[in-house]
Amino acid sequence: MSENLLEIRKVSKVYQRGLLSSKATVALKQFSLTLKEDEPTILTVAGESGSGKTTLAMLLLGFITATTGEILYRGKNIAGLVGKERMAYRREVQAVFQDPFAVFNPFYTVDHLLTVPIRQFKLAKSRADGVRRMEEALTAVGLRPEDVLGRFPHQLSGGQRQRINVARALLLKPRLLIADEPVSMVDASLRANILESLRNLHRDHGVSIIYITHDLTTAYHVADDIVVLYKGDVVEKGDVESVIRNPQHSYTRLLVDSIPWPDLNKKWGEPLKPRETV
Ligand SMILES: Nc1ncnc2c1ncn2[C@@H]1O[C@H](COP(=O)(O)OP(=O)(O)OP(=O)(O)O)[C@@H](O)[C@H]1O
Repeated sequence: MSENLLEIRKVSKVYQRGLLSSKATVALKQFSLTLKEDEPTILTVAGESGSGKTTLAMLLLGFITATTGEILYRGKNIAGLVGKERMAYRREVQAVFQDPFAVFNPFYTVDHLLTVPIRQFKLAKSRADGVRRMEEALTAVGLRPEDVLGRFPHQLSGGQRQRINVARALLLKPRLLIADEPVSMVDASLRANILESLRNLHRDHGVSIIYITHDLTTAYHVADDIVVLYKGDVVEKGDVESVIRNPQHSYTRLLVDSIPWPDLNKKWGEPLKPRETV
């Protein structure tokens, strides 16, 4: 029987509004999800602003704790991980966020951004091995190492910066990547490129991806399955093709109707192509 890589069991998150207030926001309600170890997948979590998407990402990364329920990684509750297991979790579960600038320190070059995790997680046997890994990761996301190494963040385009983030995640050979609106701040012309890097990561390295977005067009082109969140509740889930082409819930229908590219077969102005070639 295949093992679970990730199991989210009835997780809820309630935010209290200050010590003296009795008001609370239920950001996520009884959310459950299972990802199998040997069946890497790309799952979209979709929903409009405030539906609980980022809360889910924060919970998975251990930045906040669940009010009720539990998150198991390889069968262990992430809240109780210590020592080597905690280190492994931090390496194997990586994130790419919306703002490709936010994670860059403007005073350090790309090389520095990539060497820090190599050192921190003792990934390389030697300096040369470190450089080789760096170059490999950059090439895997479609960047030429000589174009970006030695440069400072402001000397790169938004698309390059975001691909460097994906390369950084790739360096660590993660099992799970949490991508929270990774393309919402880059030009439409670069979106396909970055999404392709994510799909390649999945296809070539067996990485499971939780792709968080409000944009069903990119979700459709990138994901296998989809979960639709509305005010913290899952209103619909299933394979992306059927959910988007034949939405059952009125809220999903509303989201589908707001897709700016009504023809799902056409992406970013290109002629019709099968989904696999995103
Ligand atoms: N730290 C916090 N304290 C109080 N309420 C919060 C906090 N973080 C989020 N919320 C509330 O929880 C709900 C879910 O927020 P969340 O950020 O998860 O939504 P989202 O779907 O990611 O939205 P967006 O797409 O705008 O980022 C919202 O009503 C939000 O106002």
